[in-house]
Amino acid sequence: MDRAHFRTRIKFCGLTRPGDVRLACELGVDAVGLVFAERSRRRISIEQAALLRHAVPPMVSVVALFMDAPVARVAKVIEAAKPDLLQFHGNEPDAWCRQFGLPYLKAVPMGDRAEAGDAPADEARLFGPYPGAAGFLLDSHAAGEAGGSGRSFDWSRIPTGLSRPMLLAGGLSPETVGAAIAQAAPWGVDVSSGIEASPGLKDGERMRAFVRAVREADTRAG
Ligand SMILES: O=C(O)c1ccccc1N[C@@H]1O[C@H](COP(=O)(O)O)[C@@H](O)[C@H]1O
Repeated sequence: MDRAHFRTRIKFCGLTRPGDVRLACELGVDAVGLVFAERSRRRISIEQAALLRHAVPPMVSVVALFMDAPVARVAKVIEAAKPDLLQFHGNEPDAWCRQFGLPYLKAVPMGDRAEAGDAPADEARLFGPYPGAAGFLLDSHAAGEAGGSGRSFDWSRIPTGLSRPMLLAGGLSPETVGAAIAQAAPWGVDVSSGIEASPGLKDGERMRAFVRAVREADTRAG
């Protein structure tokens, strides 16, 4: 891909306060993620989701994140939060993910290093089971574990020349995202812990610094 005119997309995930959502949008992020996974410390209620949705202006996507949730729960969130995209972190098969009629991102666990070894992973093995996915999120956790850990993984294991959009996640921060973009050239980056004061509570200065670091990395890449 020609990186000269390329802009790395930014998703801030795990927001729980309308003020954080407003600031993220003012800073120019492309998407905000709302977490509905049972085991998450950033999990929000349906009522909070509706409130946060109202804080999002046009042209910014809302992503609803689930992990092996019941169908009825996903349907209820869709009704209340009107997400633009769904993000699935569990063992949901492609047909299950597609049933909601919205584009979806599939999170791919990259933390099973003992099993995978040091070689770059194979795109067909990672993405093949999800022909309907609009894109993928490579995260640092092992299969079956929740994300949002603040841990990174070995970016040299990311296959090159990917045929579908890839968001890089896991342990990114204002300090590390520039190197991540230079090495992995992702379609987008996704961050939660690295811009937080504590789980679910974002830090305005770190949000600003993260966006700045991405813009600087894009300028260098061009
Ligand atoms: O954020 C969570 O609590 C979460 C729970 C369950 C599955 C995924 C979760 N978060 C996702 O993980 C990435 C990376 O997080 P971090 O930057 O390492 O903290 C986050 O952006 C979410 O997409």
